[in-house]
Amino acid sequence: MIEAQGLTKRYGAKTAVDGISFTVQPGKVTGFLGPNGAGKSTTMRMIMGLDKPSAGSVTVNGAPYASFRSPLTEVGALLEAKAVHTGRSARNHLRALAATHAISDKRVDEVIEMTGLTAVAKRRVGGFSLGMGQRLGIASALLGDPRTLILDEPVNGLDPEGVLWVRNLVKYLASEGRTVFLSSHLMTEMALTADHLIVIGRGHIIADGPVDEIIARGTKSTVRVRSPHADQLAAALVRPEVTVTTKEAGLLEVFGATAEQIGDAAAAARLTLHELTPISGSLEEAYMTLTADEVEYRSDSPIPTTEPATLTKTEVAR
Ligand SMILES: Nc1ncnc2c1ncn2[C@@H]1O[C@H](COP(=O)(O)OP(=O)(O)OP(=O)(O)O)[C@@H](O)[C@H]1O
Repeated sequence: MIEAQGLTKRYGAKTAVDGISFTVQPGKVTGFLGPNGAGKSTTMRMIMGLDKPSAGSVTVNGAPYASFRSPLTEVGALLEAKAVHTGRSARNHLRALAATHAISDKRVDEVIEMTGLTAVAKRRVGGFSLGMGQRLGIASALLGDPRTLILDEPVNGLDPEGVLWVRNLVKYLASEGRTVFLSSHLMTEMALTADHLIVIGRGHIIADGPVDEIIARGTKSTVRVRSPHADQLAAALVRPEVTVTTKEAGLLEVFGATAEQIGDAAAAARLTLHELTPISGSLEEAYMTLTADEVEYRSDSPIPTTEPATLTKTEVAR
């Protein structure tokens, strides 16, 4: 468990983290989201005792990080882009780390295997690709078999197989009752991986809740209905809170009523349905809504959201 109380970090006049309080529960994957510069890495560094809070406090498994006599066995961390530039092999790098905590060579070999590094374990870490470096970082985090894991952008640089592997690994670690706290800018991946989300913007918490709740709160859920009697069905659904839009002949989009309510209304009016599909919004949409006012670094140039216009024959000839 990770518990933060009024956690604050100021760098001169800049308040990077502004009095945040939150709890990361064991047995779940908790995602940490926020725009660039929101304060995620600073928060993670304070949890790991690498940055001293200007005010407030944070504990891991009930105690401040600095109080651990054997930190690797309490909390494992992969922190942002901390490439290990070393002439040591991956195995020797892990053995050196293990030696500081009296962790056995057997455990080193176990984490090498778990992270898919067996084939490159004897290779010099300095020559590792970004993805291999991430795997080594995860191996280091797992080394002490800790109850809590903190992973900053763990899928950064990983190929699709690696991304899937991290997803399954963190879910498995959480299912074992561990606390897993991870950040990522990849919304689709986060929606597939996390159970719970903490969203931060400009050093403040802007949402803290189960993924489904955050998606439901930040998006508009609709129901797609196909019926040969679409007009009659639309009439049967008239209520002040329900909005029905005709997308094309026989196809309705209904907002403000559940699929069950629409199905019941259709049955009561003896109208045939050919499709009844609840459409929920995406985490990306919810995130964009939540953080709309919190983005510190925004690109000013408009980016076309549709396909670029096709060149005319005259333009091509020029
Ligand atoms: N050592 C430092 N000195 C001064 N300002 C800092 C320092 N570290 C971070 N900051 C500032 O604090 C704010 C929070 O930074 P932080 O790296 O925690 O954000 P983040 O959410 O991790 O961003 P990203 O998604 O880009 O990694 C930023 O405005 C950043 O410029």
